[in-house]
Formats: sequence, structure tokens, C-alpha cells
Amino acid sequence: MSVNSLRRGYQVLATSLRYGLDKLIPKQYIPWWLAMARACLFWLKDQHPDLGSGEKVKLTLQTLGAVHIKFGQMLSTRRDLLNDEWAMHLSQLQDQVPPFSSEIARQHIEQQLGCPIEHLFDEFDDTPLASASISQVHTARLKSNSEAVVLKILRPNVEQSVSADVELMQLLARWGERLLADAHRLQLTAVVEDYKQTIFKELDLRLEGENATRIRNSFADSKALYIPKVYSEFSRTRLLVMERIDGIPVTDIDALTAQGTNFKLLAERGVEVFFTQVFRDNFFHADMHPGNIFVSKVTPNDPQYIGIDCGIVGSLSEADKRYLAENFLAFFNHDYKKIAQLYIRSGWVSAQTDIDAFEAAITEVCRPLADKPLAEISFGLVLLDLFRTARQFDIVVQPQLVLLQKTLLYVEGLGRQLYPQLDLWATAKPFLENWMKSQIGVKATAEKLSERFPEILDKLPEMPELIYDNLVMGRNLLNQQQKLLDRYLSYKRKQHKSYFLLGLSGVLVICACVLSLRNDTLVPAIILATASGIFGLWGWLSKPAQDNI
Ligand SMILES: Nc1ncnc2c1ncn2[C@@H]1O[C@H](COP(=O)(O)OP(=O)(O)OP(=O)(O)O)[C@@H](O)[C@H]1O
Repeated sequence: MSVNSLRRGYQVLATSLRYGLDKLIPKQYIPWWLAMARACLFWLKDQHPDLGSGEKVKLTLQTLGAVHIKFGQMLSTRRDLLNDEWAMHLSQLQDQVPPFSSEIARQHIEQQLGCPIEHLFDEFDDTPLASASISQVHTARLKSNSEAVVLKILRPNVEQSVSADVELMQLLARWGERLLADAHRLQLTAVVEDYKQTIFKELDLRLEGENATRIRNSFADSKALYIPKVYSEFSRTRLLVMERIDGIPVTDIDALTAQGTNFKLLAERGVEVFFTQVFRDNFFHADMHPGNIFVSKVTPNDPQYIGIDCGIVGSLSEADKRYLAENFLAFFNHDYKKIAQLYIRSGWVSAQTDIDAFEAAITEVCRPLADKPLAEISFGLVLLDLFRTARQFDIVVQPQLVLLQKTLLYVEGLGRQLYPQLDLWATAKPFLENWMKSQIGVKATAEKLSERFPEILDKLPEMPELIYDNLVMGRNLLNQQQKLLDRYLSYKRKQHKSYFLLGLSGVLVICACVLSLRNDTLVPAIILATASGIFGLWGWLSKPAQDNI
């Protein structure tokens, strides 16, 4: 436990209490010991009693910095779970976080460029265009070709603030693993470790530029998604220069309606973009909150998304991708037994699970969702059902899927806002069916084989030797397994014998004690005590050594 994490823990607690967040929890949910602990922190008073609860939460998260702002952004996407006041305040965390001074921004940009801004850019605007969790964005024009660009510069000291929070999260995860009954299932330290990797990569804007260029290239001819061009020659670790886009924020429903946007197509394209990135490209934008998504003003009837901020991206292993696709398809086909089998095969749930009970639980969760438009699905209830089933069947959290699950939440929340009649499943099904066909059909297998043909040809001469070696290895392995089994059985036999003798010795000693209470049974008592000693010693000596297993 480091001093840093303790200090940060205190800061988080103090800020939350000074904004009176403790008062937002209904009294009946506060146990007595927590109420007493709160009373002990008497000097941390609510300093903003007049503010609404949504504003208090926003200001707390904003004060605490990047990691907390990101959490607020995530909450803000679930308008179906928030009241208007909370939704309005939390959505400001997407791009209206208080900016830092333009002088500091200039200084940092020039430090990164190694020359005055005016050498490379015209019309640099000192008033930031937007300011978000980790950075601030200023507009300018490239001197070389007069292109409108934006300069995204990291916030001062953002690395330190993120480090402190990650350390605190690691500490809490370790405590959680010791104290929570569900710890082994929640994989807290692994999830935090994954988050650490992700967030630190986001702080390297050069990586963000590379991610953006990769997604831009894979959607080069797409009508669904446009990613602005990155000027890598001017980009550095703390500075990203890219084409300035002029779209309508995806949450500005009034402006989208005014330009006659085809909302149905827009929502369907959101689903298409998500599945294309996950399954075709295996490289997905994993920070798709509304502040990072715009809609082009050019062809409202054939609407195109514009995506920015590719700092957080995800990809899956081939096996996870395949299991996921099969899971989705089984869900679309109402084949709940298949979902249960897939969970067991992939190891996401124990092989000892009662498959019939598991299937019944999955049916209960999935049936209310099947074939329904988003508007008819209660997301909150689905989430509660999912948590309940996960706990009941001891489903282990898969850290590698957390980013994807977060992205799916964003996509679902977005679809709900844009076009609540969207049938997410009907839109996704043909896409996944085609993808599966491309993975497992005869043609796909032939293609994969032909791709690997030179490699296979190369290894062909080594084959007989490899086959022979493997057979020998297999036989040795079987012998070893048999030996291990024999040793284990012999260990168990010795252990039972030793327990029996020690037990017998115990019984005899009790009998000896009882007999010794009377003078006329003193001799049998001595005999029994001696026998007990012999059996005890024998039992002790026959105890097998631990390393004999
Ligand atoms: N290429 C661009 N053209 C126009 N505006 C942009 C561009 N890039 C960013 N912005 C504006 O700047 C805001 C913040 O940018 P960005 O999301 O990249 O920053 P961030 O600090 O990484 O944000 P987040 O909190 O989402 O991680 C965006 O919401 C958008 O309003």
C-alpha cells in the first residue's frame, strides 16, 4: 500500500463528501458502521448544498480528473437510466470540461513542435474549440496547404493524475480480492491491469494517430464511417494534428432532424460499423461515447458517421471472436442450449455447471430481448438479470471482453437515442451469418489452406520425424500419468491408514482415562494407555510425507 494511493483515496473521498455525494444515498442503505465513519469525518462538510444532484456528481468527477471524467462520460450515454438533470450535466463531461489556459496550451504545443506555432500554422485560435478528459483542442490552418486542422494537446499533468487513480484502483482491487465473496469471479486485479494498459496507451497521442489512420484506411470506401486524416508529420506523444471535421454532434437530435437525416439508416449503420470493426477488422474503436461521434452534413438521407478520438481501441483473439459470433447467432436463432454449451466450451463457466439449469437461466434472460426493438427492452432489468445469472452460475469475468462490452453498451445506448424502433438483432444477424460463412464454409477452408500452403510444403519433410516424436512423447506422457496416479492412490491409502490408527489411539486414551478413575480397573487402564501409545506412534509414523504425492 503506497502513500500515493492513500493520498489519492483521501482526495477522492474528501471531494465526494465536500460535494455531498453521501447525501444522495438513501439512509436505509447506509449501514450503522458507515454512518459512524461518516460522522467521524466531521470536517468534510457538504459545501454545495444548493446544487442539484446531477451537478454535484458532474463537479465531483470533473474535479477528480481524467479517469473520473471518463466514468461520467460512460454514465452519460445511458439516458434511459438517468433523469434529465443528470443526463444534461453528465453529457457536459464529453467535451465541455473547463479548459486550461491558452498560454499553457501554446507553450506545450511549441515545446512538442520544437518551433513557434506560427512557423507551421496560421489562424491558431487561442479559444479552445473543446476540452475533454485528457486533452484540449484548438483550431488552426496548415501553412503548407491552408487545410483546416485541429491541434489536440494533452492536459498538463494528466499522466500523474491517471497514475494516482490507477494505483488507487489497484489497491482497491487487491482489497476486493481479499474481502469479496465473488472475488475469483470478478477478476478485479486483471480487469484493472487491462484498464491500466488501455488508459496509458490513450495518453500517447502518436498511437492515437496510428489507430485513426488504420481505421480510416479500412473504412476508406465506406458510406457508414469517415475518420479524419491525421498529419503524422506534426504529431508527437502529447500533440495530435488532424483534419478539422464539420459534422453535427450525434446527440443533437434537433439539428439532425432539421437537416432531414434518415434516422433508421443512421442507427442501422451504427450497428454495421460496430460489427464490421469487431469481426471483419478485429480492431474496434472502444471509446464511442457521443462526444466522439458526429454525423456528416453532406448527405443526410444517406447519413455517414464521423468518428474521432481513436485513443482507445480493442481487438479479440480468434477464439474469442468465434465464440462471440456463435453466441450472437445462437441468440438470434433462440437456440439457448447452444449458448449454454458455448459458455462451457469456451471456459467462461465451469465444465461442472448443470447445463439444463444454465440453459433455463439463459432462456429467462434472453427471451424478453428476442425479436424486440430497443424501445421495448428494459435495459436496467436485463442488466440485473445478467448479474443475477452470472452470480448464480459463477460466470468468470473475461477481462479481454470488458472493452467490447463497454462499446456494445455505447452502441445500444446510441441506437436507443437515434431510433428506438431499431431492431438491433435483425440488423446484426445477416452481417454475422455472412461472417460465419466466410469463416467456416468449404470455400473459406480452401482459402485458408491455400494461404498456408507454402508454409505447409516447407514443413512437409520434417513431418515423419515430428509424428514419430509426438507418438513417443504421447506414450511417455501416458506412462507418467499412470505413475502419478499410482503414487496418488498409495498416498491416499497411507493417509487413511494413519488417520485410522490415530483415531483408534484417541478412542483408547479416552477409555483408559475413564477406567483409571476406579482403583479396580487400573491395570486395564494401563494396558489401554500403552496400546493407545503404540497405535498413536504407529499412526504418526505411517503418515505419508506431503511431497510424496
Ligand atoms: N478533428 C476534429 N475536428 C473537430 N472537432 C474535434 C476534432 N477532434 C476533436 N474535436 C473536438 O474536441 C473534443 C475533444 O476531443 P477528443 O474527444 O479527441 O478529446 P479527449 O480528451 O480524448 O476526449 P475524451 O474525453 O473523449 O477522451 C471533441 O468532442 C470534439 O468536439
